[in-house]
Amino acid sequence: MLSVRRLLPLYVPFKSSRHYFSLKKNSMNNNGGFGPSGFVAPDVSSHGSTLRTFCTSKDLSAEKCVPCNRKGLSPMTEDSANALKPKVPKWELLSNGGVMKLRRKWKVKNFLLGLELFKIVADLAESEGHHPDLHLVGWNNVTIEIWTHACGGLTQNDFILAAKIDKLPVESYLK
Ligand SMILES: C[C@H](O)[C@H](O)[C@H]1CNC2=NC(N)=NC(=O)C2=N1
Repeated sequence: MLSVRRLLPLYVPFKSSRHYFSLKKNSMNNNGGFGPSGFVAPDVSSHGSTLRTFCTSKDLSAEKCVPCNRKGLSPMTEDSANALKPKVPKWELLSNGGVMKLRRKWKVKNFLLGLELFKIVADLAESEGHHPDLHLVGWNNVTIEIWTHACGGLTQNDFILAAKIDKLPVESYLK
């Protein structure tokens, strides 16, 4: 008589079964999300059965931006953007001509330190392959806006870049 144990599949650790749904590492889905550390989960929101991904890691700055040259990439919904917004509390969500963006402002001590701030943000952006819009107005007012140009709206890349910018050592540049 075959024992029950022989019939049972080998124990599959919860983690690996959970990652059974995971997207190929670092791939972005078409709705501006991706699952480098999350997984594809049924969307229980009002959007019906479309699948969406979400970033399960607490600290977005530990994530990595992914190339956003995927065909058919569309911006995330306002609901998704509002759900991610608490992860980047120093940034504001705005819609400019229907294009959702993240925006944060700093007042720097002088013009050259404004350019210094731009330089370290630029180095970060280059390393992530995802770039912000940089503004330096009235010599000491820095504004950074982040959005995904490839789809005309927000993707998780934008939230990751914002979280990483918040970790940069710029205190000494500020008024
Ligand atoms: C392939 C690579 O993802 C693209 O060239 C990147 C470069 N940096 C970018 N930055 C931003 N903000 N949006 C983009 O669509 C974008 N595209």
